[in-house]
Amino acid sequence: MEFSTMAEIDPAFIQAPEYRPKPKVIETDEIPVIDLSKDTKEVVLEIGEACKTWGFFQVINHGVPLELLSRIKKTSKEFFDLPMEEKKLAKRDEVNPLGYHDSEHTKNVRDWKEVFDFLAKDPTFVPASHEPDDTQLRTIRNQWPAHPPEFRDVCEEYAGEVEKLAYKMLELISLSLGLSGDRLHSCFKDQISFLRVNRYPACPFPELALGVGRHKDGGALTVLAQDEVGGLEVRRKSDGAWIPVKPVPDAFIINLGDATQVWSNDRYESPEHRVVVNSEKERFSIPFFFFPAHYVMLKPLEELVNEQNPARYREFNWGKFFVSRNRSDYKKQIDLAFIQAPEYRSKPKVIETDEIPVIDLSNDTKEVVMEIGEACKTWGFFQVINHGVPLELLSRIKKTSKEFFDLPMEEKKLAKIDEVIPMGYYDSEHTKNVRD
Ligand SMILES: O=C(O)CCC(=O)C(=O)O
Ligand SMILES: [Fe+2]
Repeated sequence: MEFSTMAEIDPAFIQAPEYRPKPKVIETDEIPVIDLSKDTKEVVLEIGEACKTWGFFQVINHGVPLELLSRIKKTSKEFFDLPMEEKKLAKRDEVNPLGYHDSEHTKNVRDWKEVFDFLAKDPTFVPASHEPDDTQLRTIRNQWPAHPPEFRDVCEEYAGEVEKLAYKMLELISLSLGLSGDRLHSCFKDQISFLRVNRYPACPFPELALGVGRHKDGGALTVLAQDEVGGLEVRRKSDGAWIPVKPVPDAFIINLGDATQVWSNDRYESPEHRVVVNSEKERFSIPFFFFPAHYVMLKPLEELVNEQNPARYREFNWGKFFVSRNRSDYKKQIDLAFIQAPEYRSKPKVIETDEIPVIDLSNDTKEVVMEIGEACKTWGFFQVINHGVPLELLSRIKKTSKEFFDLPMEEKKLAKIDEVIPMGYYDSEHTKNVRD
């Protein structure tokens, strides 16, 4: 369904009450705005302070041509304004993860947005799977829409300019940690960075849905352009309040990601953020996710750990981490999602009992009714025998089901549930948000 024709909210968009945005807006300009044309020493100090306190700041005099910024905003709007059939020609799927997409989920709740994703480097190499022992790589490539005709050129030019700014920020952040400016450069030689053009349509239910649910970005840092509408909010560490990142004309927003948190051994954190939507105006934003090469092993930098401040993370492979995150994005879950919170895990010890009643339906109806009444009051659960369902049919369905589940996955997937037909095979059902 298109956002614009949605008269009632699809429950998939509804955030749990504690995550819904509050109508009251906290007016603040606390998030620092840093002028990159100032003396480097001063800029580095300001960046260090902003990284420690917020992990979020804005930069002005950043060197990205402003006319390019307006060209990408214009062509993006033209793309999203195309009819859905046209946009779907560049739709992402299980084979190609790049392109147009309108049903992204964050933590299992659908985001009120449509996006167009493209790689900074075409082609890009990523691990073929999240499996730790699988060393195979997969080549991913951009897919471009035919319309608007200049869309591809503008996007590619933009990627090149913003990449320069991303390197500049990496350098300044490294300096702010007392490292050499180029300390992390080699990690990006085969970067798997990508860009996303976001359109958040005006939403009739801004108190129920979010443009993007609360999350952290995964890579080194994100360089984000936003328009004048506003909606991005960052969670303040001191009290958990959601603080809006006010639009500053022509500025870029910089936020740190998980990789920087690990490198800095938690000196800097990857801040939680989200996007609220607006009942009157649509909003555009364009993040550049600056991601290391797939083979980079992430761990706290040696210069930043010592006996008093030991490493807080074990070394792990960035590429596998990236694929697991993306998998969760596409399939809505990662493996961790199978893990029940401790209070809901079944206890290994089994309580042996035969208290749940077994009721014989061939008995006298009066007696059966009494037994059922009792069982319903006490348990709401009971078993029935002599129920009239042919027993040989029961064994036939058990047998054929086992045969079905034993088939190769490719075969079962032919009958897989999809957005059109909700009946069929399915292997990632969730109960109370936890994968079964
Ligand atoms: O649109 C925005 O302002 C931010 C989007 C975002 O946080 C993301 O795509 O990761
Ligand atoms: Fe983000």
